[in-house]
Amino acid sequence: MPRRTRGPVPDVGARGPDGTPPEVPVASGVSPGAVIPDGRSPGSTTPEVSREWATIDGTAYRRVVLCFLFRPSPTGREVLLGLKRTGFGTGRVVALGGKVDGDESDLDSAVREVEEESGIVLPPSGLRYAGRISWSFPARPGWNMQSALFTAEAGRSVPVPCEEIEPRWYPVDAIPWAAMWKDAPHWLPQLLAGTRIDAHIEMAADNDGVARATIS
Ligand SMILES: Nc1[nH]c(=O)nc2c1ncn2[C@H]1C[C@H](O)[C@@H](COP(=O)(O)OP(=O)(O)OP(=O)(O)O)O1
Repeated sequence: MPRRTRGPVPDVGARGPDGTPPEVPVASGVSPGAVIPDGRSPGSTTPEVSREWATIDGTAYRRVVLCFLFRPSPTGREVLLGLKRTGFGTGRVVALGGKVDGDESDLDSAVREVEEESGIVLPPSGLRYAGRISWSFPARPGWNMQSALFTAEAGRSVPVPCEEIEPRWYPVDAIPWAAMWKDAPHWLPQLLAGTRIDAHIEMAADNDGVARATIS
């Protein structure tokens, strides 16, 4: 996401390979006993920052959102994805989305991210909750993320590229799997079929492949 202004700004270090994100400090607001990624000490923070993190099985995950926009086409349906140009996942085709800011809700975050990354303004009532997914990076726990998933109909809205992402419509039966994260084929087909999902992906030691995928 292009904007990150509210609450204490994490101490961001150098970006990793392929533009992967800086190591993000974990706030002290995570649940008691949570594993602090990379063994850092929590430091001081505010309740807003603590709400940017979720705790799953004692481990901290950065809260993010993804929103999949759809439109009809003469040959079926299309979904809006985009080439990530900056930040986490640079060079990959991804859905619109990003980090939850401060104390905003998942829904508000999704509406904001869609507008920031495509210029498309959705009414909150137009978004449908589509489930939840978490990604753990055992070799880099500071990258653990948990995402609420949303879908929405875009109607005739025309996406506008921004610095971070170049949005593009894809037929739902012609998803560019090879350009996406390697875990996408494990869970995205279910979402595209309209079935709510609850997924956990454990990334491999190279932070690229999939060690384990649990989808329900
Ligand atoms: N393994 C994975 N597979 C996938 O499909 N999406 C993933 C993923 N791991 C993370 N993501 C998504 C979730 C989230 O929407 C996004 C990362 O958030 P952002 O786009 O906000 O990151 P950035 O580093 O660009 O953010 P800023 O630096 O704050 O602008 O990557």
